[in-house]
Amino acid sequence: MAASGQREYVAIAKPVMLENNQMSLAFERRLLEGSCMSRSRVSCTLITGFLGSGKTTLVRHILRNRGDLRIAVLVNEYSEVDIDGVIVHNAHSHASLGLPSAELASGCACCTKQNDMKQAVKDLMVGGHDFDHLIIETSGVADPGPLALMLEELNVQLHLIVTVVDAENLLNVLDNPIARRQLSFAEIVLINKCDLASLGTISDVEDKVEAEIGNVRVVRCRFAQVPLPLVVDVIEAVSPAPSSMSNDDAGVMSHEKVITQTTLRRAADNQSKTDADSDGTRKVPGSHSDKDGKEDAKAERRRKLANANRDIHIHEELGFTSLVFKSDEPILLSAFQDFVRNGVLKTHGLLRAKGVLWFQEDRNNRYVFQYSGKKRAETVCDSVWESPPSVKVVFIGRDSDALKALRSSLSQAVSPPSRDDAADVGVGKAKQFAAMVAADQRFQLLSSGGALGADNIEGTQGGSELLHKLAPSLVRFGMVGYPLKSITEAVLNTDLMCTVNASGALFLTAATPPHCGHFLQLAFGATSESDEAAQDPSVCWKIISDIASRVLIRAHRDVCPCRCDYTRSA
Ligand SMILES: Nc1nc2c(ncn2[C@@H]2O[C@H](COP(=O)(O)OP(=O)(O)OP(=O)(O)O)[C@@H](O)[C@H]2O)c(=O)[nH]1
Repeated sequence: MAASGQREYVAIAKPVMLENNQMSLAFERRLLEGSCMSRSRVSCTLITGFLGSGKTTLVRHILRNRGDLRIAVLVNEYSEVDIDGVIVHNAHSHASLGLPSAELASGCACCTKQNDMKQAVKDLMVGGHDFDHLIIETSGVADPGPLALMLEELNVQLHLIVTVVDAENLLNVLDNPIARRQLSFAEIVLINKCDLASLGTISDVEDKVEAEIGNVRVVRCRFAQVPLPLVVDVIEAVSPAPSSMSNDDAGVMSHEKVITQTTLRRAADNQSKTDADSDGTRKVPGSHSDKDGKEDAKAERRRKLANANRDIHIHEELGFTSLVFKSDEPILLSAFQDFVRNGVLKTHGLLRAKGVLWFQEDRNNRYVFQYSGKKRAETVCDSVWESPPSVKVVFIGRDSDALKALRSSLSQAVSPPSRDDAADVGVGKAKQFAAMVAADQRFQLLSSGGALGADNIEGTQGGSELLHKLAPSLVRFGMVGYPLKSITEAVLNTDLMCTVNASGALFLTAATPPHCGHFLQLAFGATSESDEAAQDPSVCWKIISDIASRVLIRAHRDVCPCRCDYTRSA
């Protein structure tokens, strides 16, 4: 505790040893002081939020930065196949750590899967638990109310309900009763995806949140990167002093906003007020001596909310439906690019899609496909296959016919009807495109099977383990970073991919994960007439090159010019 009597908290984000030590030291200290939650009671954070808002991203962030904390995870997936479970576990293999985790797919934990969720929590508690904290991620269409009641019934200490919202898309989804309900339960709101929204939109979202639920803690972030103590029942820090805390380091884009004097629309808001003391001291809920009173008030508020509008959650009435596409054969990347541009991005009523992909052009690596929010689609190479490769994609939306049409057009990507000379045409186009990339100094050509015959790019920054034999119709490339200005390749390539894909004219996939530079790839080999036109190498290059200019302007905008630049301009 600081000399002033104010408590200090560590922003835990970068996975460095120092932070891990701080976490475990602080946790040990709490255990010694006896101020920790009783070991007989499981402490839990419930993460809710609408489809695609960033819940799994938050879980991954917590697992990546948990230090020595032992965190158990329960993931509930609405659709039949649990993509999140696959992604989360791969991110931080629980099994190898001996930590409990479970996936509950094919239904919502607030209704059809409630008994399964109850059983899963009970199983975790059998014989005393050997983890420090439990994270439950609800499905994107779950009502958190019944879950909160169920946890209370099981004597789980529900530390916090975190609602994650998509800054870019919240105002569009709030007409959905489930999205509203998820927001109403929030005890902290993470306004995520702030990198995709303008400051004006973020501010509108904050106003909307305030108007909807009044007094609540709101934190802006991107990729759900918030200091762990905000969302997990840990730890008063031993050091450092607040001045040394860097929100940037933690990925928080601005300081949390504590709304102190707003119209309190619900009787239960007394609890929330205690979260923000009048002296402005930040507190981590549930970690201090005033905990019991706060916990009671929280529980009371949750009960009231859960019992109001109990019948709101009937998925069929709300019109949600999900479909799964599965294949044990790899799909053609060039056909998948076409499928995203002409299928996914143009399907009205598709709310969410996600899956794991196996491409014919790159058989060794597993790709993760995501579609969410305001028509944002991305496919990123995640890891090498550690299990038998396959394709699994989940579509969630309101129009089952549209979803069926999508599924059938994806099935054609496994063996698309193609011209006899499609392979040669693809290789020829790849060569032309690769030559244009190679001639531009802003870019680096990593590999092109067709153009260079260099199908092994070991030694590149992409990391050899992710880059194996390439199909000759595939071109891998990326923008050159500016290390002296701290502009990394990953930042440039991510922005380039995001902007190109949002334009709908092309669909780029990332051949390496963000920490390996997020290098991009484009496959050639047209399968339809529309695709044929879109795959003209000169057209593709013009789109990418124009957007690259905008990406560079954006990246350099916030960089202070160095002295050489001043000299030159003087
Ligand atoms: N640009 C950007 N993308 C983000 C951010 N946070 C998450 N995403 C992306 O948004 C997509 C959906 O994120 P998830 O974490 O899977 O969302 P979710 O809420 O778990 O989705 P469901 O469980 O299916 O409802 C993924 O492609 C993420 O990489 C962010 O802050 N900025």
